[in-house]
Amino acid sequence: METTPTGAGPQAAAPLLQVDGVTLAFGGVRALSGVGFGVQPGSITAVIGPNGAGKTSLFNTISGFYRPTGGSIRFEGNDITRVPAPQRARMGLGRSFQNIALFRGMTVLDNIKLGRHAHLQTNVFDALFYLGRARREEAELRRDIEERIIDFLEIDHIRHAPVSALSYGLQKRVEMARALAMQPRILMLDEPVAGMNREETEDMARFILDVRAEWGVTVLMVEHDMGMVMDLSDHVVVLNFGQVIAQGTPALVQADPEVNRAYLGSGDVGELRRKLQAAARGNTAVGAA
Ligand SMILES: Nc1ncnc2c1ncn2[C@@H]1O[C@H](COP(=O)(O)OP(=O)(O)OP(=O)(O)O)[C@@H](O)[C@H]1O
Repeated sequence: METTPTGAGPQAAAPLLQVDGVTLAFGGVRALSGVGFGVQPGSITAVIGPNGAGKTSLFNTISGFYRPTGGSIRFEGNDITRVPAPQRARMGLGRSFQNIALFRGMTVLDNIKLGRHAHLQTNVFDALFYLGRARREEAELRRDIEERIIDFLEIDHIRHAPVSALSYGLQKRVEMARALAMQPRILMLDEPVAGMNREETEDMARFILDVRAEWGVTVLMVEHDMGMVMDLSDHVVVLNFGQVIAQGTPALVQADPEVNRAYLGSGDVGELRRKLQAAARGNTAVGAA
């Protein structure tokens, strides 16, 4: 498929993140083929697509866990295609994972502290216990940031609880807290509301909007919950079989026949149709079931 840099019209600001012609293969499986899109600063951009479309592969490529076989990724104008993942995190690419990747035996606070590791010139244990080369002032600044995050995400009451004792929704929130502790310029959320009940979904949607409004963080998310995607996103990128088949505003994407066809082929039609129809009627309550 032809790929052109998008989202960067004459009036638009330079994209914070620009993905161009990215291709990724696992042996004979082409997970991504010429994927291209831009993420505008201050936007909420969603990547959607049926199961196996390549969304996680794309996220892993952007955050540096996978090296693409072709194409380029630019962040704040710099080519980061060959920059290792930890360095990308330090540059401001923060992310959460589809399957929660917290240290379950550790407390909420200690998990959040691990987020700071991306910025301290010290090893992970130093980061936890403020030892070694970690400078005191920097540690204090980090503590302030952590306190703000804990307050912001309303997790003060569980700060000393082991992660394993928390509900799934709270664990997802702690994961977001840890990603925020890295002070990202762009926060990449992999299925932030997967497995959540409606109330947890609505809470998370509110936090995502507030992160953008209060912290000025740009958000790029992969999400299956169409109600949430259509409610929150400025720009939606639709993947199918590793290719971008449509992108634009939620309204534009919802009306695209190829998008509907892609989902029709995915088997999970009923629920998606219902959500798209509800969204089209203006009944776009977040996480509408
Ligand atoms: N590590 C891997 N090794 C081999 N093939 C892989 C690997 N990861 C993904 N794939 C394949 O690449 C394609 C895209 O998978 P990916 O997990 O990126 O899709 P997805 O859109 O995230 O799916 P889901 O919505 O189910 O999470 C699929 O065909 C998948 O089988």
